[in-house]
Amino acid sequence: MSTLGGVDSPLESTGQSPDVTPYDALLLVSFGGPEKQEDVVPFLENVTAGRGIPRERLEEVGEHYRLFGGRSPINDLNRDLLAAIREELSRAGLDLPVYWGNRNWDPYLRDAVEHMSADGVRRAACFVTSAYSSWSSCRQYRENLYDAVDGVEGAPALDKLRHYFNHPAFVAANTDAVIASLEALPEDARAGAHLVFVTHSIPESMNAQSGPPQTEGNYVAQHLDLAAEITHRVTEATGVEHPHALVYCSRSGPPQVPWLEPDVNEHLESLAKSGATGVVIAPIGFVSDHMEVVYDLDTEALETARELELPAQRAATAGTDPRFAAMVVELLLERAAVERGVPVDRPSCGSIGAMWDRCPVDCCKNPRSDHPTLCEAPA
Ligand SMILES: CC1=C(CCC(=O)O)c2cc3nc(cc4[nH]c(cc5[nH]c(cc1n2)c(C)c5CCC(=O)O)c(CCC(=O)O)c4C)C(CCC(=O)O)=C3C
Ligand SMILES: [Fe+2]
Repeated sequence: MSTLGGVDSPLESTGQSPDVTPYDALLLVSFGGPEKQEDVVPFLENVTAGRGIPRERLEEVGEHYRLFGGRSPINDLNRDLLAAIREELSRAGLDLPVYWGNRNWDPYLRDAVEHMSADGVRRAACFVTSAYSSWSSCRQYRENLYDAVDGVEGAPALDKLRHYFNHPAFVAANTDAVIASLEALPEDARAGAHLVFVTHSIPESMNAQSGPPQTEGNYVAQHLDLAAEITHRVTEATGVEHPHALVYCSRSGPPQVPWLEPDVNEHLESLAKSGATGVVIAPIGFVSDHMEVVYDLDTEALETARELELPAQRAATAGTDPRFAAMVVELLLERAAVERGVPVDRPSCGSIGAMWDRCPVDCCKNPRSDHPTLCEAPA
């Protein structure tokens, strides 16, 4: 058995036979981002069409992109992820085409589906670069998949792979990133350091409606479960109990609409007052270092910490860990086995358990939108 960073590759440790039937392709589904200054405004228009985002907020976010030359890191990171997934597939002896499509920028999902259809792809598994439940992070992607195939002759059937916030590979990658950041803190800041887990804020109502209609607040519950699991593992590895909290970044929307709080910067201020010696900022809500991470955390939150004279390290996101790409292939093989009716291990960590393969009817429904979706369980 080979090892990656000292941990068994999840692909090899499952002992699954590498059979991808009934799938003949994998589709990487992501958000998309601008690549040059001229892209910024049309990109923001794509993201916010009909969303009631105040003009000032859009101008502010546009400035974040401008600071980085109009180029979000997200597309390049997805290109890296595609290469890593292709490498994992070939390591597993699998010859499966991998396509890529975004919600908001080129390459668009619609183009990906048209290519797949032209190439004769019949059924594809979809890996979304978002690990949690909520309208923004799950259902909206399923709406995008519906639109992408709508009216495309011979479009493939699409299955969205399950949520992976609690998948052992995602948990291990995030845990090791937190441990590495603790080690990178000055020694006298380390023992009293707090773990600050960060995710994208969403409206409180969107959180309340995340998950099936009869449950409440899956988005927050999933993050809390992962944060607790990582914290527990960090204690096991270091022998030190670090206090932890889940906080938020990138709040948008009109000020009168409540979004999840506290904001990461406010939280850092209260930690500094309460005598924390240092912080690790762990962006568990994000799969890779896209704009929210490089601007809202690396630029803004680290600046706040500097002003507060609070030693801080930002933990790496899971996406570049080799175990992440291996997880994608493992989820594909797992789902393929499920679809063939073959018993298969569905590994998970923490207290929630492995998530469903098809979202329950009306899962993460947004009152703003009655858009049809794909990848829902039959009523
Ligand atoms: C939960 C969540 C994720 C994580 C899950 C996932 O990854 O999907 C996420 C990811 C991302 N969000 C991104 C960018 C933006 N999100 C915006 C706006 C919004 N995000 C929301 C939520 C989320 N967003 C919400 C509720 C809004 C309000 C408008 C609406 O109700 O839809 C806006 C408009 C300006 C603003 O309002 O801030 C921008 C530019 C990028 C690309 C970054 C890059 O370019 O590197 C990525 C990966
Ligand atoms: Fe967003």
